[in-house]
Amino acid sequence: MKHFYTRARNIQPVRFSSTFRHITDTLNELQKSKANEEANHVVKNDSRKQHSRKDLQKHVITPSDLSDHFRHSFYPRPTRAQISATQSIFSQNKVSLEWIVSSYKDIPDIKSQNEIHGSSSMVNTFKVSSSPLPEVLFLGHTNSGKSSLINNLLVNSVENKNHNEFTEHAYVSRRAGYTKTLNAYRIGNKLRLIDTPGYGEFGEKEQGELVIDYICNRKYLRRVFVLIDSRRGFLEPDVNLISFLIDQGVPYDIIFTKADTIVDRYNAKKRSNNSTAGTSSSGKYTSRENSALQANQNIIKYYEKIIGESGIANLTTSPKILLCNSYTSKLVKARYGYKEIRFEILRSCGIIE
Ligand SMILES: Nc1nc2c(ncn2[C@@H]2O[C@H](COP(=O)(O)OP(=O)(O)OP(=O)(O)O)[C@@H](O)[C@H]2O)c(=O)[nH]1
Ligand SMILES: [Mg+2]
Repeated sequence: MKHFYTRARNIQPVRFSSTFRHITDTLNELQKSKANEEANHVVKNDSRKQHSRKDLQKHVITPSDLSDHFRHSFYPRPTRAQISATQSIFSQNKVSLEWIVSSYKDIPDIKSQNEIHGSSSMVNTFKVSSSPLPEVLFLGHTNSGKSSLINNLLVNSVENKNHNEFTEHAYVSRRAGYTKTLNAYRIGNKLRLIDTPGYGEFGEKEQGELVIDYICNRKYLRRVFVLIDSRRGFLEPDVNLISFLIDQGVPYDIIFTKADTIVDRYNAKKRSNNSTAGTSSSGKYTSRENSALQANQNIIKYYEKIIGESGIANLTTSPKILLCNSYTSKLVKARYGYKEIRFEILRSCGIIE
């Protein structure tokens, strides 16, 4: 049994051990200096942006800004045309919950294939071969926000548009360990998004076996998205899971969920430290502007710290790092990050270039 599906309590943040770094020291150093150069470049651009007084007053850093900040130079930002093509694929195709299984062999095409092998029916063979679609899998610790993310990805479906309201396809709960099965959401004739049971605290052994079976055997699997709760950072089971994916040669990206909570946290801190707004003595910035700038810098530092300490940036597999928020708050007024995540999903399935 793989060690990320456990009931362990009090799991602590960890970093990738050197045994998991499939990389030489030289390459490591090269990547680091490149990353530093990029970080400096972004900070410079960022501060240039923030030197506009008007911007600074208004601008609360968003999860999309953060995705841009941590964007690796290998992965250019999607163009407007790519985003618009992505959005129309998600909005023009009907979404349905196609299957729910608690055992890998119960996935409909696997089941009927097994039945065919047991009989000589040619009719079933046709049925099975007509339904293959690329699939992407969402993995993460229990309560990391997998089901919420899927709901937000599906929000622009035809069905939602017609009803002009947010249809929640996946069940979400404050209780960790809520999703107990593999749930496949089909988007037209294009692809499937697969929700999974979480691992770590309150994860179950049987659910772990189900997910591992799927990862090791599913030929339609195109990419895994590993969700990390922004408040908790990388935990031991996350690191074990990523090492497992690397060993299996399964491509994966990282999504930090609940980014709204970090934006709120640092802005609240700054406000309470700096509650008297007015013009600064230099006359350049008001204390309110300074506090906005400080909060934004602290948010970036927070993510730099958890990414840096995890050692993930040193892995040769260079996963993309994306951020999102499935819920809005007073400061984070919209749901950010979904267009970019949808684009990465379609690109990994070969649906868009
Ligand atoms: N503030 C905030 N809360 C979130 C966000 N995403 C999820 N949550 C909350 O986190 C809790 C867990 O969300 P789920 O989507 O059920 O998480 P899950 O990973 O599917 O959990 P399991 O099925 O138990 O593994 C719920 O209370 C959600 O409301 C987010 O972006 N921001
Ligand atoms: Mg869930």
